[in-house]
Amino acid sequence: MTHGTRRTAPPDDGPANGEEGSSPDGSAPDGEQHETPPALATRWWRTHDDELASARWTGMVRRLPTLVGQAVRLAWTASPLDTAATIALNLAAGVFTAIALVATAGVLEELFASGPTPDRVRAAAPSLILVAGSAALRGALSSAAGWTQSRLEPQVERIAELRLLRLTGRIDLVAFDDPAFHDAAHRARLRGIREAQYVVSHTVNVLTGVTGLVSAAGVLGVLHPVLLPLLLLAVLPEGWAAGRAARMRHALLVALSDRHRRKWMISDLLAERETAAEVRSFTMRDLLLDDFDRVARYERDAHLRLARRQALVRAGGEAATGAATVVVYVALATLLVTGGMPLAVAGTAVIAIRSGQSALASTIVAINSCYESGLYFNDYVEFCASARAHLPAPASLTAPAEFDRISVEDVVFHYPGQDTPALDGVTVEIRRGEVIALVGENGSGKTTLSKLLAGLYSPRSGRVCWDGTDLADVDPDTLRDRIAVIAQDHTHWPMTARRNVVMSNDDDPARLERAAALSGADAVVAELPHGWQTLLDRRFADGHELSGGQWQRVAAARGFYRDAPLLICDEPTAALDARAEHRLFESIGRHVAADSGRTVVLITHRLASVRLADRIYVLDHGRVIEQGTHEELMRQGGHYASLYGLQASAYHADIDPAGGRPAAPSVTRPSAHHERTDSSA
Ligand SMILES: Nc1ncnc2c1ncn2[C@@H]1O[C@H](COP(=O)(O)OP(=O)(O)OP(=O)(O)O)[C@@H](O)[C@H]1O
Repeated sequence: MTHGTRRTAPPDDGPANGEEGSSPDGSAPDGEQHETPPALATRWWRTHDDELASARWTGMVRRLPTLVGQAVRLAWTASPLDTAATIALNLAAGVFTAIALVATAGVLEELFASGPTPDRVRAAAPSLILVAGSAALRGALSSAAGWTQSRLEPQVERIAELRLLRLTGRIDLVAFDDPAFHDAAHRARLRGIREAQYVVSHTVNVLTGVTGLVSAAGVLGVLHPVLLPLLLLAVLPEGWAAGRAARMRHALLVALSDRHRRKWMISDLLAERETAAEVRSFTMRDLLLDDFDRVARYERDAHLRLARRQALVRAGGEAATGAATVVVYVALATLLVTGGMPLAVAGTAVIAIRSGQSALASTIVAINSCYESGLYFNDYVEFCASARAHLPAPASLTAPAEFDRISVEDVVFHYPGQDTPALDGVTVEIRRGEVIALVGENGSGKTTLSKLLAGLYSPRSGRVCWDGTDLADVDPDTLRDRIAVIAQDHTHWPMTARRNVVMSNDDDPARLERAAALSGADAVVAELPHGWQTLLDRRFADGHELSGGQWQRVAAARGFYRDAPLLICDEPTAALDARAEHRLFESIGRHVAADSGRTVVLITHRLASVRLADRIYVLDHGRVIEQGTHEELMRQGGHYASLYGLQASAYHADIDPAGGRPAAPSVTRPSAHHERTDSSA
């Protein structure tokens, strides 16, 4: 399938039964029947598919030491004790495997010696006890190693998640505006973290397999030098079959990944709450089910074909192993007949070769899995490194507790990857206790400026100062403690109503009551089944959903609750009804600014509401083009006056939309007369 392009096959291009195409390896069928929505083209979750599909064993083995190093370091951070125990126990189990094999040689040697049977058994008894003891110990050590390994996994997962979240929670906000960084974060968080524990487990499995293999090889080398090449001969076919089957399965998973994702998407569409209403309104169920089943049948057939091909490969491997075994036995028999090897040694060799074969097969599977997990785990490692580079520079100063004057001085700000500045030489002054309004058309830079004022972005040039203290030198967390924000794109936190306002453990009932009264959230909470304790998320039992306007009141309460000298309100009333809007602006203007002496920066398109502001800054294309009080700006008859006139004219038919002068209403429908005039023109 070509990603990111829309393809629709001709009607008779697909298989006769209407199922997806049926290329033998599950690769893209020629008869693709579906359009590929752009969303499907984002394959962050299988970024390394091509790399994996083309990987060779030599490349995998070369990469192994780095992977093992990373895995062991991570495991060590998670739990040095469990890491050391897992490694030591696996190594010890390998040693006892070797001891058991050597002791087996002793047993066989005594049993095949001349003399009466009871004497031979008696002579073999010490070695027999050693074999039994070693086998028991090896079993106990392997079980203990399995236990410490499974203890390690959740600890590794926790450490990996915490490490990533600690970093992502601190990095500069601007990093999230960089699509590449955002993509990398997504991959690291959704796949990389999960693979961290698997990398550790697969590494341990590689270690276990290699230990078993080395034990078998070591014993054989000690018994007779010719046995090593015989071991190689015996294990290679089985190793090849195991490796080939693993790669075939992997190639199929890679080839099916987009279909698998489509299945997920369809199943989400059918099962998620957000889409449930429209699935029903537009009677989409059968269409989606058909789509789902078509992909599911294609997957099923591909898996059935894989099972057949894997069985063939395994059968081929078994046959080759059988042939190799015959060669091994013939070689052993020749050595026995020619007196080159005692019978006991040959018997032990057979056991050691079998043990080496199974160790190699599991090593190969473990290396394959380790390599795949390692690629995704590497995304995590690289993301953590790049996240560290996005951490704010250590600041020497704590933000001042109060300010008399905030000055934005000739600030320029670019979003990552953007040539055009979002703010271009902006200068603004805010004095304590003032209400400052930022107005302007969509995209003029108001929200960006408010985020600089909130300490969320840093300017490329220019300064934002609190009484002469450049915010660039201030610890951002201490600064953000002094600022409350009622955000345009506020979050619907899946928490209780109380938590949605308080946002911390600093729960002050009186302050909560006041914030709720100012914002109108009191009326919302009064209707909730459990009041402030109501969980605001329908996805949970007993959860409750709010309307857009109700959420906005809660978000406003969140801003009022915070005991901060600066309150930034970005479109705080966009979803409110007329009465709630009026009340909120009153709250902002009178109660907050006048009563408590807080300073307010207000962004709104409701220009009637900024008349109360002490100063209005008008932005256009990232520049301040006008400033002054409402009256001054109206007298200037510029951009502000034009916007104000336009809005006012919607309510008053006698105001000119162009300049605030009396004129005809601005909201008009083309009359039949106009249409005729236009068409005749
Ligand atoms: N995350 C971002 N990445 C890149 N560009 C952005 C980003 N956010 C905003 N911009 C761009 O920066 C400019 C200013 O956007 P901003 O959101 O500050 O405008 P605004 O005046 O608040 O608009 P609105 O009234 O629609 O809320 C716009 O051109 C916008 O496209």
